[in-house]
Amino acid sequence: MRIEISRLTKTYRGGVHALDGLDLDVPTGMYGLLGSNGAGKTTLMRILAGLLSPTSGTVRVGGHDVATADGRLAVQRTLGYLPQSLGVYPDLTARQFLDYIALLKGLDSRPSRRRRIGELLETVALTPDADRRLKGFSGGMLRRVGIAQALLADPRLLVVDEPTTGLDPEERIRFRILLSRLAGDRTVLLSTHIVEDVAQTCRSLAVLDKGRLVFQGDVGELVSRADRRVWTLTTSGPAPSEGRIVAALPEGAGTRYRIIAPTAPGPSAQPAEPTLEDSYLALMEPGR
Ligand SMILES: Nc1ncnc2c1ncn2[C@@H]1O[C@H](COP(=O)(O)OP(=O)(O)OP(=O)(O)O)[C@@H](O)[C@H]1O
Repeated sequence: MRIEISRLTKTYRGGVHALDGLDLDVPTGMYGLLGSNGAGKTTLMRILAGLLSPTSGTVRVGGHDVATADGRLAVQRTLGYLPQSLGVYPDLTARQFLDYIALLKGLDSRPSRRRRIGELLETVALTPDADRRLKGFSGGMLRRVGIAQALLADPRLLVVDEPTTGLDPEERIRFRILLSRLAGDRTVLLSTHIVEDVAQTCRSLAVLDKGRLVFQGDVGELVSRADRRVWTLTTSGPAPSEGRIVAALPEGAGTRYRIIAPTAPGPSAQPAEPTLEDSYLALMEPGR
């Protein structure tokens, strides 16, 4: 399911340009949308989900234009959305909550609802907890309930907004693996400010900054842009003043710095292999 976005802008009342002339093409598979807080990710997700109207520009999902009522309806039928914070009813069990959402989504037949919810609880590894009340669930378990509700209508496009924020490392890894599995035959658009989530799950990504696209392409291409721009330097003297320090590790009597800089930040600086995080930070540097 392809997403084609052209010259998309969204200006909120008050004049905030949350999206500013965005052109983006998202292919089938797992796709990362990376950007710092306020970059415009949630605004884009909400426009895709048909919950917010753009100020101008076009958005097509699987060929359907979300600006038209028919297009929006067609997109909503093929899209599952997990918002940043999903409201749940804490006194319902996971199974009851999913049944309630399924009813809202128009899945009228009780036997097929029961079957689908059983399958989804299995998919998100919550079968043993299905009849426990949601108020006892951890953040990671609630996120998995969120994915199950987004999958109820078997969408071709799954849009997930910052799903791993606040999860412990085990839950985060489990959640990433779940998303990668789900991307097998559908498009999963993962919006996040956590670079490692994208590094571990996506081959392609887009980077947003203040409503503008600053990169779109392969993860490897972004990483290679930081070649010869990442350095390590060990010193027992003052911190290096050139470049941007991204890590500082005590080493012997001194400190080992990791620095992003266009040229070696000192005579003893050694070039280092860039990670996606280095490359993302290099991209965000002023005057990149
Ligand atoms: N309803 C609104 N009214 C006015 N301004 C808004 C509204 N929603 C978002 N904004 C502003 O639009 C910009 C983009 O916000 P958005 O939530 O889309 O970014 P984001 O990348 O998802 O960030 P975060 O990770 O913090 O949610 C921000 O400057 C934000 O303050």
